[in-house]
Amino acid sequence: MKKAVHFGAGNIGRGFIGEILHQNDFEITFVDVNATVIDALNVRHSYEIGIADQNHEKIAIDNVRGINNRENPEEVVAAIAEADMVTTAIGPNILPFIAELIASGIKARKVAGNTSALDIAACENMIGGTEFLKEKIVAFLSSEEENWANDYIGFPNAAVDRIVPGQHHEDPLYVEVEPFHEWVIDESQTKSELRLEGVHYATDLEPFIERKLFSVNSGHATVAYNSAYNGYKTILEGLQHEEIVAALKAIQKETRALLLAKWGEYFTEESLVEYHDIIISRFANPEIIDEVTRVGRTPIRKLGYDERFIRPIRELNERGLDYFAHMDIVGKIFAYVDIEDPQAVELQEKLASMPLEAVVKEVTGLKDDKLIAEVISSVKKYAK
Ligand SMILES: NC(=O)c1ccc[n+]([C@@H]2O[C@H](COP(=O)([O-])OP(=O)(O)OC[C@H]3O[C@@H](n4cnc5c(N)ncnc54)[C@H](O)[C@@H]3O)[C@@H](O)[C@H]2O)c1
Ligand SMILES: O=P(O)(O)OC[C@@H](O)[C@@H](O)[C@H](O)[C@H](O)CO
Repeated sequence: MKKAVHFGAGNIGRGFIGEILHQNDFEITFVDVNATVIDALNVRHSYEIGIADQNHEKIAIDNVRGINNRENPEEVVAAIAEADMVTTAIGPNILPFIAELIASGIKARKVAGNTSALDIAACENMIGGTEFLKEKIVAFLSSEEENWANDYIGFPNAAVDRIVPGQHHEDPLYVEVEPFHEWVIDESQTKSELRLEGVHYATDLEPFIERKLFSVNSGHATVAYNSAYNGYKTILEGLQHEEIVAALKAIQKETRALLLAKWGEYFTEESLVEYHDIIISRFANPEIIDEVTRVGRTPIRKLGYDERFIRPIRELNERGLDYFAHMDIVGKIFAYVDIEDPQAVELQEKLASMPLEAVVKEVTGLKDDKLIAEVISSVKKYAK
């Protein structure tokens, strides 16, 4: 049986990556700091996924175990030393904190003379996620170890798409997921010859990850921040309001214009309209209760230079295309309040203690004076 090490036994980790790895005959070692989840994995060595549609199908996942990386880092190193695949779904902000452990795993492979090719794929909502992780890992390798890694370790970027809401069940391992799923891996960056059924291997990931991030995630965030602004608690509740659906469709229209301008050889207007209509029906799935706080989490990250609003705004602006709908939401992100979300708290503290222009420049990374002025005016428009 092939062996996979997956960092992050959370919603998407158990609810999607786990399903695909299991379907491909992997024994899965989940690495996480959540002791309840790790202990339950080690007692039962199995868990269930529930599909959130009218049929409520249950999928059993077995051959799983867990390692608590805070308590047993050496076990993680040993697992990576003999793994056939390493994946993460842990959150972009957490990647730097697991880099040293993965570097130690690579060193252990070298010491053991394990020259079988290994791919490490970060499955986060982030353009260039694995490249970012690689950069952090390489900082812990000597130049000789880095050369060795360049020969035997692949770092393919990846995109994953399945809505897995935050959830609490009596069984800490049970996870409910939407039926739709898509996992794309950049084949050009792989070293291993393993090809997983259920994964789409693209020779060029960029158009696909941009289509996903700027459609699913920009759209999702649009519904979340608009809903939060109006005091609604869930995505489904927000979508009952015409003006929020209109804001979502306006974002999708701008996104289509950008995707067609950049990636016209990959997508047609018709295929994008179909993709966007499916996304609206996914968000409106009555079987899924997705809290606005989950979709709106980490607003500073979401306002980043290469993230779901600022990057499309920059790229639409460069092409002389409309970005009004994107700019409008940016103002609402700055107005977002969630006292349970450290980044939302930090953003409000910055706004209260620093000049607005400085906050906008720091958070968005924008240098273009015209765009900075437009962000400032959107922030002022929605300041409460
Ligand atoms: N949930 C979704 O719908 C979805 C879909 C596609 C992509 N993603 C992406 O997947 C990633 C994870 O999202 P999620 O919704 O599964 O989040 P989650 O919070 O459910 O899972 C993250 C897991 O990482 C663990 N973790 C945090 N810090 C850690 C550390 N230092 N070491 C080990 N484990 C640690 C947490 O305990 C948690 O179990 C994010 O990048 C997200 O954008 C999520
Ligand atoms: O995970 P985030 O915080 O980047 O974005 C929140 C949601 O939009 C996201 O998790 C989606 O549910 C997911 O990307 C669907 O594939």
